[in-house]
Amino acid sequence: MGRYDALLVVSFGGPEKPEDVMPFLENVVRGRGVPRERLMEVEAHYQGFGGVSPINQQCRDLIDAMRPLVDVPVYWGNRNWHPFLADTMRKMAADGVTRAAAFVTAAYSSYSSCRQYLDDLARARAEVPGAPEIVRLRHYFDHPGFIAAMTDHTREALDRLPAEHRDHARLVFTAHSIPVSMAASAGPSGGAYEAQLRTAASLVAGGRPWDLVWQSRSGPPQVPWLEPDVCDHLETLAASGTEAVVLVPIGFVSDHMEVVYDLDTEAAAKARELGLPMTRAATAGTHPRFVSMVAELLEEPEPVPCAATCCPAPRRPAGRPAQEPDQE
Ligand SMILES: CC1=C(CCC(=O)O)c2cc3nc(cc4[nH]c(cc5[nH]c(cc1n2)c(C)c5CCC(=O)O)c(CCC(=O)O)c4C)C(CCC(=O)O)=C3C
Ligand SMILES: [Fe+2]
Repeated sequence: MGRYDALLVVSFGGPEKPEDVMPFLENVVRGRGVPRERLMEVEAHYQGFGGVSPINQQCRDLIDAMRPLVDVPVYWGNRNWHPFLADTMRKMAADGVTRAAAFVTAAYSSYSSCRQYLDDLARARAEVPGAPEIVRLRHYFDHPGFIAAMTDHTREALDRLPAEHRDHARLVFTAHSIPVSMAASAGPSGGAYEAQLRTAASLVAGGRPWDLVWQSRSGPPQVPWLEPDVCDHLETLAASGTEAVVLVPIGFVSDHMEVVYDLDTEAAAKARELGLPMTRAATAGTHPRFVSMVAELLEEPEPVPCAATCCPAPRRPAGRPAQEPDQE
């Protein structure tokens, strides 16, 4: 190897017991103007699953699958819950790691899915004397490994539809909605979040009819976010005679809470109400091609880091307290 002496898996983090849910949510929304009512609603989603988000175990599974394929130690740190990035950074420093590659469990460019992780990595490093240098591996939304995993899982979901609908099913790709202003400034020249999602979706769709829609909208109601919402879109499709749908959560890499609640609970209930046959494709998870992709990324020439102006933080009006809603 040589280039890196460790691999650091960087993820979102999630609660693993009921008492962890509120403190986790406070970490996620600190200073972001998410209304209290929305937070209480989301808390109920987590408590409905026993206070356990699936995301941490999914990270452990991914790491276990990666270990045999990479010849450096693999570490794991989260942005919003234990194991926190700074604690992991301390462990890496104590183990003598000097230069680690970082694999982020978010595939696309935007403040929330890229820059915020970079900022959190930088903050964690600044807290830890002797912290290793961190080289963030490149965006992988169009990597053949990610696309192959999603294509396989989409095929499996098509096969779970009643046979008579398989040939006419519409693929509905979903991703986390973000504020319209964040989407406009995503990537080096704006619009990259949606453009990258469309690239990935069209590679997975392979000629079948498809749409890209949004899920998990947060934030204050007066701030515009990307639309349409997946549930509204299912209504539109049902009204226009669509026979069946396969939901493909192309915007995420594991079946975490936004997938099992917002799609498998909420969107699935909507489809039933509409009498619309629907299945949901698994995310990349521990698909062998997704796992081997990480090993391949480690062997690539060192990635060019994102420009400092890429995916800027959403602007908040000067002089307003951080807890207040963002304004456009
Ligand atoms: C683009 C994007 C991704 C994809 C990229 C990536 O994967 O990073 C993503 C992933 C995730 N989002 C997650 C959870 C949450 N996101 C929230 C809130 C927000 N997400 C946003 C964006 C994104 N989020 C934004 C702009 C907000 C508003 C607040 C803010 O400006 O930051 C909130 C607050 C409550 C609410 O939903 O209102 C929660 C609880 C989990 C964990 C799931 C689990 O626990 O299993 C995951 C993987
Ligand atoms: Fe989120």
